This record gives sequence, C-alpha cells and structure tokens, in this order.
Amino acid sequence: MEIFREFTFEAAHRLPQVPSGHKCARLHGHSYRLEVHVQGEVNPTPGWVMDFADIKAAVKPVIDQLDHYYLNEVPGLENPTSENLARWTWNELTKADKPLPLSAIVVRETCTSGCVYRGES
Ligand SMILES: Nc1nc2c(c(=O)[nH]1)N=C([C@H](O)[C@H](O)COP(=O)(O)OP(=O)(O)OP(=O)(O)O)CN2
Ligand SMILES: [Zn+2]
Repeated sequence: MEIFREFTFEAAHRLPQVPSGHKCARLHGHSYRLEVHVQGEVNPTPGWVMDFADIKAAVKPVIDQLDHYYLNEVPGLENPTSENLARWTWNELTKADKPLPLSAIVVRETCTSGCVYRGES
C-alpha cells in the first residue's frame, strides 16, 4: 500500500534556462506543496505502513533547506524547476542513514501545476 504526507514551504526562485522574455526568468515566489509517498506492506499490529510522524521527521531536514530560501542558491538547485526540485528531494531523502521506502515525490508550484517523480533517471 502507498501512503503519503504533504508538506508546505515558501520559497523564491527564477528559471535561468527559459527563453528570453519568459516570465519565469524573473525572480518570483511560490507556496510550494510537496508530497512524499512511501510504499510498503501494512504491518497488522499498528495497522499502518509507517507512522506519518516518521515521514515528517525524515523530511524535516529537506524542508529546512528550502523554506524561505532562494532555491537557485541551494546546491543542486541552480535551475529549480518542479522537475529538478522533485528529483533533488528524492536524492536528498535517499541519502539518509535510514532512507524512506519512497514511491513518489509530488511537487506543486501552484494550485494547477506540478510534477510527479518516481525515481526514474
Ligand atoms: N514543466 C515546467 N514548466 C514550468 C515550470 C516548471 O517548473 N516546470 N515552472 C514555471 C514557473 O515556475 C511558474 O512560476 C509556474 O508556472 P505556471 O503554471 O505557468 O504558473 P502561473 O500561476 O503563472 O499560471 P497562469 O495560470 O498562467 O497564471 C513555468 N513552467
Ligand atoms: Zn515559478
């Protein structure tokens, strides 16, 4: 079964590789929403795949690197598209001592735009 927890953070960015005149080349900000999806068997005793609190604890160091930062200055996020942010988040989470069994990372920049990353290269 797959479970997820949603996180929010505020951050500024600009997209340095967009064509000349594109609005996203200008500095602007988003109230980002980040979903971390985890997959596993349901342990019958607690009745859950994993405690949501354990997902929150694992993701906190990642959110701490993003919230109220200028994403272009975060190492590895020099071109902070949703796609690159999703892949970067996945890579950060898999570097942990006890990595989460990730199944997807969802990044939403706005209410209507976002990206789903499932670990593909
Ligand atoms: N594939 C991607 N396309 C775009 C990305 C991205 O990360 N991946 N990012 C942007 C910009 O960051 C932009 O701020 C968000 O784009 P958009 O959905 O166009 O946002 P708006 O709120 O400005 O949309 P409107 O409905 O047109 O007002 C752009 N593209
Ligand atoms: Zn943007």
